[in-house]
Amino acid sequence: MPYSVAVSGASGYAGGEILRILSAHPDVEIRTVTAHSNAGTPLISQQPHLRSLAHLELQPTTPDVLAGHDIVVLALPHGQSGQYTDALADVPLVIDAGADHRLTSADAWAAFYGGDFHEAWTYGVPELLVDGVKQRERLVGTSRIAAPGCNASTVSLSLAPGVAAGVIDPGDIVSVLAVGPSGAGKSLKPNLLASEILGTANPYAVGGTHRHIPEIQQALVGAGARGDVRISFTPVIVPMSRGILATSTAPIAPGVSDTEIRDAWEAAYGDETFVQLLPEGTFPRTADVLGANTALLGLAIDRAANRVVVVAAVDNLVKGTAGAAVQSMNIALGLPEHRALTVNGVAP
Ligand SMILES: NC(=O)C1=CN([C@@H]2O[C@H](COP(=O)(O)OP(=O)(O)OC[C@H]3O[C@@H](n4cnc5c(N)ncnc54)[C@H](OP(=O)(O)O)[C@@H]3O)[C@@H](O)[C@H]2O)C=CC1
Ligand SMILES: CC(=O)N[C@@H](CCC(=O)OP(=O)(O)O)C(=O)O
Repeated sequence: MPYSVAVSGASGYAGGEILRILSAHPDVEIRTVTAHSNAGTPLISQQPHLRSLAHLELQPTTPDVLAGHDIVVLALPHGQSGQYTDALADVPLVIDAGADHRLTSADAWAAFYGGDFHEAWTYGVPELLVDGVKQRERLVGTSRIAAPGCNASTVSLSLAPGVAAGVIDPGDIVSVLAVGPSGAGKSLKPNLLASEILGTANPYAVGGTHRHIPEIQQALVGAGARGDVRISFTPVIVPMSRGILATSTAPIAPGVSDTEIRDAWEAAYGDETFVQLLPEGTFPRTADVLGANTALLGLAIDRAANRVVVVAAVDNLVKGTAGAAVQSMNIALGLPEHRALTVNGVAP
């Protein structure tokens, strides 16, 4: 018997991508899709690319509609998921694509989000190093998963190996990210109109204000950071609908050799399918991960600047959200981790 699934926020970008991936998953049946302003319309009118789901109609997002499924995925705006937690207590597996259950610190939540704080769930980044093991060990059998922020998981995966091995200094991280506007969701925002973003690159949330900063700090502390994690984080919207190209740098720890540095990343990801370190001297492009559940990393050691440089490419809607959610779901349920997920991108 397949697992029955309800996906809320199904008219949005994250919900749509979860449905695209789950529609190819042999162990689940997509039974219910819900939305807000678009409730009552056919799913396919909002997601015309999801041809195999043409029979589904968007229902209102209420606890009653979501209850009674084996799996519920919440892909709602920040601050909206928490209200369903109690009502979904009997649902065996709930996955939140939003930020409501990511942070362990109520102070960090108050500083970067505001509103009611909700407890942290198991973080949905299986390859992340945590206390010397991988996060996937914690995902086995879990009943509540918080899928990551796309920028946050890209930077955390980029730097966790170096932090865990003590070969970089986590007190002086600089990350600059080229990001596509689909990361901001589908609702109308004047600053994201095509006329505002085509032919230009727009920085936003500059100067320590981006909401993913505490999420990265939490991940790198978990990876074993010695001392404070300080990060200067600057995202820049560029005219590609999906994708993140994150360039993260940090000082090389004293006395560490080039071999020890590269070995840290090789050891962390050498056996991984969905997080891959490229050969020395090569760096990823966003097209290589488009539609794929892959994070591709390129590593350089800049001795003149005394910094390690990691360039990471991720599809924000796949490895950055929906793919991470499905990969984590597979682990939680004891299914093959790669099921319904691909490592191949869509290029050119
Ligand atoms: N886009 C991305 O790359 C990533 C997104 N996420 C997270 O996923 C979540 C969804 O984001 P995204 O898909 O981009 O956003 P969208 O704006 O594209 O979609 C939002 C969805 O939520 C529904 N919705 C809006 N308001 C409410 C409400 N008050 N109650 C119930 N449903 C509501 C909308 O329904 P309707 O259309 O009917 O109004 C729509 O289905 C967010 O928390 C986001 O931060 C996480 C990582 C990456
Ligand atoms: C272009 C753009 O705005 N991108 C979003 C990424 C959103 C994301 O990763 O999801 P959460 O909002 O759930 O954390 C941002 O930078 O906030």
